[in-house]
Amino acid sequence: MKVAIVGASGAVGQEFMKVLDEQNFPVDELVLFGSERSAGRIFTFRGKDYVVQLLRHNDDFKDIDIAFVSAGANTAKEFAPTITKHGCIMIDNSSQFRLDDDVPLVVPEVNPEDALNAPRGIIANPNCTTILMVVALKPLERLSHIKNIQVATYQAASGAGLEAMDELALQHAEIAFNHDEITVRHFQHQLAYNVIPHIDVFQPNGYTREEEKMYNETRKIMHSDVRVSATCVRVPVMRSHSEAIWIETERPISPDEARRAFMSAPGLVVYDNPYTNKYPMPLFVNHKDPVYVGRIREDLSSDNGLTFWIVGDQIKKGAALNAVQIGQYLLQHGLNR
Ligand SMILES: NC(=O)C1=CN([C@@H]2O[C@H](COP(=O)(O)OP(=O)(O)OC[C@H]3O[C@@H](n4cnc5c(N)ncnc54)[C@H](OP(=O)(O)O)[C@@H]3O)[C@@H](O)[C@H]2O)C=CC1
Ligand SMILES: N[C@@H](CC(=O)OP(=O)(O)O)C(=O)O
Repeated sequence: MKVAIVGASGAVGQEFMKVLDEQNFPVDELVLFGSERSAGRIFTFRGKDYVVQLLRHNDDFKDIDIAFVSAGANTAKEFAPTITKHGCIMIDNSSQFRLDDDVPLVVPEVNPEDALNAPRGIIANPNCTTILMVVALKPLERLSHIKNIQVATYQAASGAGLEAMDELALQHAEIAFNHDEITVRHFQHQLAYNVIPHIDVFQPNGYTREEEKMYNETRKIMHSDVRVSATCVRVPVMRSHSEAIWIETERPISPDEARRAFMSAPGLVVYDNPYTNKYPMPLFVNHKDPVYVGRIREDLSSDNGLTFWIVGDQIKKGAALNAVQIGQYLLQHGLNR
């Protein structure tokens, strides 16, 4: 299998190399792409060095079977025709195509079969925060239809990419050394020792685009009319997103019933014992594959309400791992070039 990673130098691109290896994905040949900023850089995969190629409009994708693309929405839009024109399947991590009717939006634990209907050769990987949430919602939806979701997110700096991670580290150093000015480039405000209730751009309805993604993408992935009200918050955590989730279902689901459903669901680990201070936290979840769930209890504010807390590594399950799992599903079902 000939595989490409577009955006190889980035946070998600680097994770792709780790995950492809961990998952024993059948990579016979690997081609890395980037902009002029990283073209020429060398990365090692399975003990072999690969030089990043400049992404251009040419026939470089002619013999490539799958391209894992994590280079932002504008690059995805511009290069999708070049990547797919000879039959290469493009699994894209950006928001560019997610809501297009002829592009499936796939989380393998939830709607894997949608991946088999990709008329444009493009499969979209959902928003990271949404991926983590729907993995936990799916087993509950099987028990009773989820009507409403309220969610507050606690999103790590790495959700904004590698340079944003550097910025958080730099801010801590600047504060430690009593700098007069704190560097703020990627976030709207200083993130160190702060939380910022603002991710992506504000919309006329007062929600941000990140919050609207959680509304629209959850409905598309789950084939559901569920209503979602999200508040997405950036927190000074380096990696892994956390979410406090409240759901209202058609019939009541008890915490014990929910716990049993979570325990038998793919991609989920129940980590929940308030008597021993056991609940998921980013530092514990970093670099792990599953979504972790804890603090499972009744929602006292609604009749059929349940509330719980999830944490997942958003660079891994929220991006690279989810995309590689889509690739694995395609391989199992006869990759259609
Ligand atoms: N970080 C995360 O947690 C998540 C990110 N995503 C999505 O994944 C994508 C990448 O994010 P992330 O890795 O965090 O970002 P980074 O900023 O860390 O990396 C961006 C990558 O995109 C590449 N790139 C940018 N412009 C071009 C271009 N014109 N041609 C080729 N490559 C280009 C960069 O290459 P170069 O260095 O050469 O410019 C770099 O490798 C985004 O769409 C993001 O929304 C999705 C889910 C989670
Ligand atoms: N959700 C990411 C941003 C991102 O990459 O989102 P999307 O892939 O939906 O554009 C964050 O924490 O900042």
